[in-house]
Amino acid sequence: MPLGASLPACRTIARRGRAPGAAARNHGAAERISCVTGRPGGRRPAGRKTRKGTERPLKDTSVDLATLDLDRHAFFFDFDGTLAEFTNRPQDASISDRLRDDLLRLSERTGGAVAIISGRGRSEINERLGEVIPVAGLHGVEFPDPAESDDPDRARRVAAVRPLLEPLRTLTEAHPGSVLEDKGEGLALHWRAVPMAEAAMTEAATRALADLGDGWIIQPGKFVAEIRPRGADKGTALRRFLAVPPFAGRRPVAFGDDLNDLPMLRAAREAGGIAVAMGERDMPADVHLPGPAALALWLERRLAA
Ligand SMILES: O=P(O)(O)OC[C@H]1O[C@H](O[C@H]2O[C@H](CO)[C@@H](O)[C@H](O)[C@H]2O)[C@H](O)[C@@H](O)[C@@H]1O
Repeated sequence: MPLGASLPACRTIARRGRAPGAAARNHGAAERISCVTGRPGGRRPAGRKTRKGTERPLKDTSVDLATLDLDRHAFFFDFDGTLAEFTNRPQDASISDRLRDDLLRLSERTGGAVAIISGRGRSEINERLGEVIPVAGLHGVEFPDPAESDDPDRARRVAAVRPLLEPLRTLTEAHPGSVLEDKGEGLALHWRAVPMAEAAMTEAATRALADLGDGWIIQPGKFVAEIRPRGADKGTALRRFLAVPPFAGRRPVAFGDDLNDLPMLRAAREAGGIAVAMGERDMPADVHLPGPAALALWLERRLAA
């Protein structure tokens, strides 16, 4: 079956949003915790309700990633921090040719049941992966749907963000090492390389949000303050994929590392699937992996088995 056979061809488009000061600061600290498989930390709830209302404990010891049946599962990957190691500048993030080839092989082996669900714009992922795997972008706001290209709201949202860019660019110039990411229907202020700029960046994002008014939210993330359209999230995107072939009828396995991934991990579990958290013990999940290198190794071995 061709890749994403029943989904429209992967196309392009672009960008997106932020993080509150204290939350982002704590999140950055948590990011440095290295962990292997095991139980999430005690601060999170111990279980999630499934659609049927039953409780399933977080950390499912019966889950063995090494033997997942490729005929019965669908795979959903976040990009930064999951497939790609973090870099100080968002434009520098990439994955190896080997991992890209393995994702393609996974897609072939699952009849196309592999998708990327990213906070980045779809075009950013398509440029890096070669438009061979369906991509939902902008934290779920962008979906590979033909109707999307006629969406008048997109042009309106892109236009609303334009006036914010110049003053925010001036701000980042005043904090060398910080980055303004123009995401089309949103923007992101990054301070990974210059942690002392966090307060200035988050304050600026809060002001920008106030200028935009309703319909926008601040998306918490790692060393980033993002502003993006309100509405869809990564959980919405996972459910949309699961509703259509070749994903429909399969058990979802979702991999993510950040706060924007929580709705996706939750949606996977609610659909009877598996949540895999990268890096952090306090992300609620069935399984934890230390980071992108471990994920790449798992995939390599699973395909070789
Ligand atoms: O959902 P994702 O695919 O993980 O995208 C989330 C955000 O990732 C990017 O920012 C993060 O990665 C950067 C590059 O490694 C890093 O510098 C930054 O600190 C991270 O927050 C991306 O730039 C954002 O647009 C995505 O929303």
